[in-house]
Amino acid sequence: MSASTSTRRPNGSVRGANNHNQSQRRPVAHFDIQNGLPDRSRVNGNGLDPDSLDHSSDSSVSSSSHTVNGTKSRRPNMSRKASSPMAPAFMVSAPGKVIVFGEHAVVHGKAALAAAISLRSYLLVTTLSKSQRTVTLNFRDLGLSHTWNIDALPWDVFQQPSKKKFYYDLVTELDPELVEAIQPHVGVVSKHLPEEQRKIHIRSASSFLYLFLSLGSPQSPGAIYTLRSTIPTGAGLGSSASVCVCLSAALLLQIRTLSGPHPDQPSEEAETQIERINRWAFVGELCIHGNPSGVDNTVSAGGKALIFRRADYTKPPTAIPLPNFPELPLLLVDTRQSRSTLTEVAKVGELKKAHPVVTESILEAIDQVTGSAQRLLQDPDFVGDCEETLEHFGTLIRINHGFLVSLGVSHPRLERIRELVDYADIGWTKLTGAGGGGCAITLLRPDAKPEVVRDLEQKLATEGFNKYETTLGGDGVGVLWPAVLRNGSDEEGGVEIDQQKFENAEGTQGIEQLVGVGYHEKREGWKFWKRATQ
Ligand SMILES: Nc1ncnc2c1ncn2[C@@H]1O[C@H](COP(=O)(O)OP(=O)(O)O)[C@@H](O)[C@H]1O
Ligand SMILES: C[C@@](O)(CCOP(=O)(O)O)CC(=O)O
Repeated sequence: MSASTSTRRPNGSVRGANNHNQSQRRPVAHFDIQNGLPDRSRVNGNGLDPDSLDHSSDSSVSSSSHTVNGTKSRRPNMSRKASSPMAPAFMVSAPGKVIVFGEHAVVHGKAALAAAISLRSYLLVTTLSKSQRTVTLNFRDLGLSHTWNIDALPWDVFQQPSKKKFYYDLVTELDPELVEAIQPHVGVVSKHLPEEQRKIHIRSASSFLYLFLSLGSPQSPGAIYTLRSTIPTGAGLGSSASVCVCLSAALLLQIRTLSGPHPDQPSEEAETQIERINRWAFVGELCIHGNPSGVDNTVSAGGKALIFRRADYTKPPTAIPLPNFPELPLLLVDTRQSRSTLTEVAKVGELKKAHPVVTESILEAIDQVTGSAQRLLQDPDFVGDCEETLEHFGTLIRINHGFLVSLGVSHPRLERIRELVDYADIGWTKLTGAGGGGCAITLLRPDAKPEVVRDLEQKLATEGFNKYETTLGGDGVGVLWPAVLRNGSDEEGGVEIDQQKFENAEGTQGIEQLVGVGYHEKREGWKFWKRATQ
């Protein structure tokens, strides 16, 4: 984890960014999630502002009838309630992504084109009773479960006026003093595990604690955060970003600083919420990856497809939605070769140090590839599913992969996939994500014969590769509040999601059947913030 503090103020260069002016900056945000959450709180980014609670119009706040100047009126009962009601369990979900063009180059200020996929992470948040002062991180897929005593966490460091962040702040670097303060609390995680596995747990725990302490307050309620994901970990499909988007959204919801999502929410307002979630997800990514570009969390938060660029790391990135992004016939194949994004990104950094001019020209060429794809997609005469478009995209995919090989981030297993596809002559292949293992995407030729594709898939399976079924361009972060599903049946009031069942759901199918956002089954309840131009 890196570097120095910065609490930069939003300067608005992200499309749809939250342009707070000074007067908006202080406290106040209304939380008005539909379907259950009271629109009653005023917050200061540290959590609930206690002065506002009992003055609200929420029906759960008691009121009394009394006489003023001879007229009977109702006014809020000013006596403070002994305790606020426990929030119901709720869920958030965020997608993984594929980078179609521009990985690695994007870390060095170039553009990337990325799209959300239908594989997703799901986070169930269960609030504990007031007397239970613990917070549990239950990352079931990783075998990580750890409970901290909330009152023993280093709030004093995180709450110092010079350190305290607000929910709308733009944080682009981790604060070394804050990182230091959480070390004793992450250092106790999964001590029994081998070093490699423990590293993963420690990074996950750091990411959670940094966000929890930045967004929460010593008065934060006890809670259990249980995460399940259908995105393979470390395969280049943005699993870490989707986890960070879930954590950020859940914590911001808990401190009541988000409005919506609801179907008739104005798109600019939805953009503001997406941007807010995205900013804190990036902070989570900083804890896991050290030097992320932010493309993964930006796609995961807003969904669909976009062109992303972060030319200046001290400023927000630009993200241009691509509403015309076509449904490409893609084959997504996992090498099952594990790798770390952090290591692969560092490799390119080293190459750039050793061969600055050559490396920069490769990165620049990748930028040209992404630019060519962008121009094609933004052409008013663009037709998504024609042969010419696929040929154009395919050629760019092949070129982009070649550049990634030159940067040294491919792997023999990735090259084997490319070789098998090239022999079958049915499409164009590139690695996606950080490389060094992980996944490859193949854009299939329109005339690829189904039996040849089947034959290839068979070969890939025989050689130990994994194929994923996914669709591109899905929704971004979504909320299910409360964590109750109707499943299109007549069940009275729906079925509450059971913590145990969620933990024990088997594989992608099990998770999707239980809580999925509805790609493969009829499902009500999930709601999504939608970007402006989609
Ligand atoms: N199912 C999961 N549950 C909890 N954390 C996860 C899960 N999947 C991924 N992560 C987090 O993401 C990290 C993997 O990130 P990374 O190596 O960049 O892979 P990817 O390319 O999929 O993002 C893990 O170390 C962990 O912190
Ligand atoms: C290599 C990179 O461009 C994409 C990494 O994607 P993933 O972590 O492999 O899903 C890094 C980044 O953009 O932060």
